[in-house]
Amino acid sequence: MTTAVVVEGLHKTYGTVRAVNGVSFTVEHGEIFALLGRNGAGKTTTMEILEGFRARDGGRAEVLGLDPGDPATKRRLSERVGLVLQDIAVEPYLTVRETIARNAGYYAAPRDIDEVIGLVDLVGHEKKKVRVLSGGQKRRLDLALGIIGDPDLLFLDEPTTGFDPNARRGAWKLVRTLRDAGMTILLTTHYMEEAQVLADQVAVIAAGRIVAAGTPDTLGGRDIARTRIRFEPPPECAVTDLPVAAVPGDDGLVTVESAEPTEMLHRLTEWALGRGVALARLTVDRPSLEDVYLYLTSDDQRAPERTLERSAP
Ligand SMILES: Nc1ncnc2c1ncn2[C@@H]1O[C@H](COP(=O)(O)OP(=O)(O)OP(=O)(O)O)[C@@H](O)[C@H]1O
Repeated sequence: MTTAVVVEGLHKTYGTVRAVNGVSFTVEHGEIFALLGRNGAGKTTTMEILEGFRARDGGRAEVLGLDPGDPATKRRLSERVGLVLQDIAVEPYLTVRETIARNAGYYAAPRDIDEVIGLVDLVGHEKKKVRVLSGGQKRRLDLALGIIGDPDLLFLDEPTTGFDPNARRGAWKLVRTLRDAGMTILLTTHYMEEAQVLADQVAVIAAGRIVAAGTPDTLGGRDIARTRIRFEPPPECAVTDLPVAAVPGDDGLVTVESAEPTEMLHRLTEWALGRGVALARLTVDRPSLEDVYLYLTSDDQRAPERTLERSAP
């Protein structure tokens, strides 16, 4: 794999707002890279600099070997890049097919129009005017317009917002298919499940800085974080009666965190079986990507590198 996108010490300020404050990351060819962060964290600004829509104030940006800020290579780059932005203006009185066909005309070697209609699951809607499409159908049309030029690199800005769960899974399948066929994909999303399912690499941006980066499974030390055991204490049993230290929650469950979950579970279940009681609603899990994300983007966003409490000594 070679590098498709290089970002090094990127800076962008709007007046007094430091929207992007020294962001660095790389995206390898053929991988799905997700940029995560709260509203206003700096994701769109970073994407727009890479898409060539916004000038940077400092740092280096390289997209498919070209500087996205260089007007001399803008056209060459736009031929190889697909965009699915948050707001795409399309002509409301054209049909789905006409809209895709019109965009296909902008490229030297576009994909087949019917193939793209099939890929984004708009078969049967080809003759509908854009203005009557539902929000999710419109977003699928946006996706079609992003891939009609058969790009090497696809930018997806919150691609599945407004999708129903079935359509979202369909879009995930499409994105993976595109990646498997060699396309590089850089996406932003507020859905952690989307990042977990799709991304090969993720980076979390907070107040214009990357606060953590890695695979969805290892982000912020998630893979070595303590295991959480949760259950409902048996009736008439106080938290202090339990054989291990547990923290009660608002939902009637108690939580036990452990670096040795096998031993901890054994102690708990042995205790429960010995008394003939059940540990109702028992679950054992590691922090989810969403847990880690919420921790990393909590209000105190100043810590440059953050990790969860680790199970390692
Ligand atoms: N054109 C602009 N002029 C002034 N400030 C801007 C402009 N665009 C963005 N900002 C500010 O820059 C910061 C970063 O915004 P940006 O849109 O990059 O965040 P984001 O992570 O994409 O947010 P969201 O998830 O809401 O799309 C915010 O404080 C925002 O208000």
